Amino acid sequence: MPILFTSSPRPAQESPRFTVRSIRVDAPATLADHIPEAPSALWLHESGGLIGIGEAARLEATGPDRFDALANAFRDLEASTDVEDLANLRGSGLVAFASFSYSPESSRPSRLVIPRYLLGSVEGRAFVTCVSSDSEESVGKTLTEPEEILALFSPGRVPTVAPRTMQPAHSGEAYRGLVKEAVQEIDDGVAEKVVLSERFEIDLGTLEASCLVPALAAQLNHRYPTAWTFALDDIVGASPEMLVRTEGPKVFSRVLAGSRPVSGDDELSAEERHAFLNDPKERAEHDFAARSVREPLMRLGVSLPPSEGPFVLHLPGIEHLATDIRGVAPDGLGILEIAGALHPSAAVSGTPRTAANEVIARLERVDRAGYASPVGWIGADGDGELAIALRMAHVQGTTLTVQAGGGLVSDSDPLTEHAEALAKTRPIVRALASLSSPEG
Ligand SMILES: C=C(O[C@@H]1C=C(C(=O)O)C=C[C@H]1O)C(=O)O
Repeated sequence: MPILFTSSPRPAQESPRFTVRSIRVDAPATLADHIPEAPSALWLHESGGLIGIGEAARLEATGPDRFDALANAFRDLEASTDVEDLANLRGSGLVAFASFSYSPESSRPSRLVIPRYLLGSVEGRAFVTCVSSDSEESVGKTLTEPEEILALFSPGRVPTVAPRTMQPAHSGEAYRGLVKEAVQEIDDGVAEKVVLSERFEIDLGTLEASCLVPALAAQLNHRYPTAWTFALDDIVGASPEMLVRTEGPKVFSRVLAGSRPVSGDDELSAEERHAFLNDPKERAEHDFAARSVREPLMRLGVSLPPSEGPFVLHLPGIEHLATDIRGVAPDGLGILEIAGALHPSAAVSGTPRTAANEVIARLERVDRAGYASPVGWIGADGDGELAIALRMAHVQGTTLTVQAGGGLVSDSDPLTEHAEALAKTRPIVRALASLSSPEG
């Protein structure tokens, strides 16, 4: 029986006691081949990750304190949980899938979802976890035998979709007009960088969009193995950007800002990469983003080596300027506290953050909901991964709404920015297209 917290970190009712048990199983060659028809959550990276089925508990919070509220609620839940972790692998024991909302004003709750069953695979080793509670009458007995649990992770049917078109929220001209307005705000000194985005609706006719999530996620993981593919409730996508990853005291963040779309399977040539790396506009855009991660980390007491310059990260269809930040966290600093301090980084909001968010709210007009927000998983032992939900779609009824954008600085060109936003819809568009033609 899911328990619900809204804003307040304390449950209204007496919370149930949970028992979590993790045990090793034979590792699947590719975890994405074991996504069942209706998973409750997915996190895929290269050949591994985590797949959740069902829901043992759900914690929700809205408002400016949503990160702290969920951190406290998860700690409370941990205190009423007995853990038998025989697997002792990253992601075993008590874990929750997480998705936050971009804005503190969003009506979409930020959430932690603890699945009833989980299959995890990490570096060629795998485990299953089951979560049972002492208030199980309404949901039935929890399976505890590893073979029985593993059998739940049988791949579902891959649906076929008739080819679909995308309807942008604005005409090309109107979107380029918004880019011009944002650049004008920058020239007027309101902000130095603003990350504007566009929404694109894909109407699936009579097909429920949620039915496509397992197949879309499998395709995304196949095409973008180095990205972090996620699905939870109303979002699905494959993010190339890691807001924060923790492992013991080690903290990692991959900051992306600065983009060069490439067509088909092309890559930038060595000269083009060099020019990209040394382009003053791209570097300015990138440096705002890298600083917006480094500085709060340092304020939190994370020790960081001196910063290194960015590198070019190649992904199918687009290349980015990327900075990997690695540090060591002080004792007791949790991943949600870090994420709360970093979100939204200047890679997805702008600089200064508050002014940029005001421009975004004024020009985009629609709640970003889960777009550009932390998504991933957290463990009770403090380990976790929270990517930024990019290259994604919201899943609602029979509609997939893809959202994508890019950072604007003083000399950004509306035509180029429009093309960049379109290029960033490609992961979802291609994954969907592959479901209408099996050869993809
Ligand atoms: C805003 C998006 O991407 C972000 C913006 C980038 C840019 O401005 O160059 C690059 C990567 C992401 O940090 C998006 O994918 O929608």
